[in-house]
Amino acid sequence: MTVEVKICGIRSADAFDAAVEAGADLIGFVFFPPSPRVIRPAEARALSSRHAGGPIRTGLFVDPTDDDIAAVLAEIPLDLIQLQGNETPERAAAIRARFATPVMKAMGIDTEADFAAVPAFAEVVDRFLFDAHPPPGSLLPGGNAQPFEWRLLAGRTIPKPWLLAGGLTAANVAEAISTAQAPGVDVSSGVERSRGVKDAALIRAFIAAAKG
Ligand SMILES: O=C(O)c1ccccc1N[C@@H]1O[C@H](COP(=O)(O)O)[C@@H](O)[C@H]1O
Repeated sequence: MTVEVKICGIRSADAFDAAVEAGADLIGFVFFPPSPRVIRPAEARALSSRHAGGPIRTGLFVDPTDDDIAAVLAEIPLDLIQLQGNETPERAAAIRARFATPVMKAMGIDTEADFAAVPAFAEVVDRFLFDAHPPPGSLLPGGNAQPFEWRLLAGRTIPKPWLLAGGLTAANVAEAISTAQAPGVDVSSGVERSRGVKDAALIRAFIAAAKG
């Protein structure tokens, strides 16, 4: 089975081109101002238009208002809205309906108990992303190069497609996929040469390792 790969936090043409040419299935644009990977919607549109078709264009939001999402969608069409805040199932459903766009809910995982909300979200979202909880004091709810216990996912029935994230690199992604039995992976820090700066060679290496 081919593993899906999402490269998140794209902000440059060389990173976008490398991800597309290496076979990324999803591309993430971060619309969360505190992130070092934040991008203006017009810049995301310019990058996105470099290749017709190709990866699913994902917009990452954290507890967005409707106006936040509308402002982005006015500039760039998105194929998927990633919600990485404290959104409830009701809020996720409202966003999905209002913007007629599929939604991926990101959930922080530390223990078995963190999966308790999966059934309620599964009623209303299209995909899940499982990431580590942020370390204490972090300004970001994700994108912290923080792994979690991959075995918590092994053998678990998740009723929607899902991605594994958190501290993945070309060096550990094959083991992560095998341990978690993950159908897909998502990476940001692990393909950066410095915080917020993507590296085309690391992107190529990550995709090759994940899909190899
Ligand atoms: O990447 C960010 O800056 C970010 C900000 C706010 C919420 C989520 C964010 N990133 C997501 O977290 C995963 C894992 O990141 P990492 O590989 O551990 O650095 C990333 O793929 C994004 O989906």
